[in-house]
Amino acid sequence: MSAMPADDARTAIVVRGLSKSFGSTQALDGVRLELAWGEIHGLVGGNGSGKSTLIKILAGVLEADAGELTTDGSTWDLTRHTPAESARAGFRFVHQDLGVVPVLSVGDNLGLGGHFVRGPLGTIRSRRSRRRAAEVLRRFDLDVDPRVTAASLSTPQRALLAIARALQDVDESGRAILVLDEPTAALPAEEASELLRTLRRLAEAGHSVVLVTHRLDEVRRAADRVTCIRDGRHVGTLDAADLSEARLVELILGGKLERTVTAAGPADASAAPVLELRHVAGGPLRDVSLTLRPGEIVGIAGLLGSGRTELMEMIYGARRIERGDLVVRGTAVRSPSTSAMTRRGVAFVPEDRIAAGIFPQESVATNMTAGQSGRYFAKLRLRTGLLLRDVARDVSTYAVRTSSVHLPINALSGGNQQKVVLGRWLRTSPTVLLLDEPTQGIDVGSRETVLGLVSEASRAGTAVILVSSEFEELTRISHRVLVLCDGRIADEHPHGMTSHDLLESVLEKQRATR
Ligand SMILES: Nc1ncnc2c1ncn2[C@@H]1O[C@H](COP(=O)(O)OP(=O)(O)OP(=O)(O)O)[C@@H](O)[C@H]1O
Repeated sequence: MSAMPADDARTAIVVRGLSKSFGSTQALDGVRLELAWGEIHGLVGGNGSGKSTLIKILAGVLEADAGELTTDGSTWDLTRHTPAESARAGFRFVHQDLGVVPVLSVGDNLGLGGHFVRGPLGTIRSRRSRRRAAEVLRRFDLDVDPRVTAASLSTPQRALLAIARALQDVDESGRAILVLDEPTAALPAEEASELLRTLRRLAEAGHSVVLVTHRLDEVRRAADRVTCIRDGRHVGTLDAADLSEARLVELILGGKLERTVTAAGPADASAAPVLELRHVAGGPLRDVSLTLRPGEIVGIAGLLGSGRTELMEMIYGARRIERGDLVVRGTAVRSPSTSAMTRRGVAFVPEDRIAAGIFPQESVATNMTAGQSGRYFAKLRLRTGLLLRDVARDVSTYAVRTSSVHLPINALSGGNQQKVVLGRWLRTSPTVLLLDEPTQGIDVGSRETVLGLVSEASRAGTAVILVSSEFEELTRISHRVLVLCDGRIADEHPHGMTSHDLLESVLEKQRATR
């Protein structure tokens, strides 16, 4: 099952027979990948299907067990590929975290790609480096001064900076294979579209762009062709134009997906609130009031910079509240700290779960049960049997794909690591659960599992605040959605509105504050 580029001259690279195993896990099994110049090529697959492994091999940072790469006139042995060879073959990479250092200037961020202009003794020539940086920025239509710090850029601008850095040494008339690993994962629809337009311009300029993503609407909209891998095997390369969402889901999961999770029945409006914010301000938040009742899921929609994450951090005691009151179960909490809020039953699953929540060398079992040792200690002894039984159950409940619960968590794919951290918090049955982008990096099948678990937690009485860039999910499982704009709650929508209408509402509020 394969859609081919129109002619051989368009073929950028062909990868054949790519295999890689880690112990007993066959991460890639005879994978084929063919990319054309001038196209955006989507690379999709479930969590743990082998996408990152494939990319690491192409980047020369991981050796394959078997496989070769053919470019125009050259063949490369992927069992001995190096980063230098990868660059010579034309590959350039933009990783999910973009690798932009916020405290450095835009020019210095470009220089981090090894492109400072140096004098004879290796010293950096600042003025010439800056001139060179300005040229690169112009080439990539990034209208910013190289002296400003990267922190002052918007997220799409930062993404463009990362792209400019990756491509800066490619001649203006030259071509590269630009691989982007989930570049839009944390971007709301509007900002994601802006980035996709940039990718289209790069493809039109002749580059080959590989887009790894779990956002299926996006890949169908933005890509020309899509390659899907499942369980380390190539299951098809198709023209995106011919691909319905249902077909794509079927390729990824090997079966159909039912989107059955919805908001748990109406929350009890007469129940006493578990959490109240009264005119809370601080950082980007100017004045936020909200009331959360047991079992209620309140969605928060907003563009980047609206203060979504800061709001969650304030409620969790991780960020100072400058004015206003935070009230838990009717009692105002003075100067809330994270430990005080945890004691009151507030749990926070941050957006950057892997950096914030993982003990990388420790096992899946340890990571799943971290912070809950009380439950597994009796008479100073660890009840290993009970712990392993619980973990085995939870690995299945949270659809974590791992060959063993004793494996170090960093041997799991990114999405599966996320599920372990989410599972850890969900299993504590908190009073208030703060979720920041809980389905980011999680595949289409596991998303339903995660949403189902959140909905189930709310049925059991947990009150949830859900920040998500996925408006479809927000509208589907929230009892009501608040639009956060410019540090204020600008609108409130009851359950039942469409994701399209929610986006319109957010954009309208955004326009009104300009
Ligand atoms: N260093 C490692 N040691 C052991 N197993 C590994 C290692 N790296 C990856 N794996 C395994 O290889 C398989 C493929 O993982 P990979 O990270 O390539 O998946 P992915 O498609 O990128 O997933 P995700 O969408 O979750 O990022 C998984 O089963 C994973 O657990």
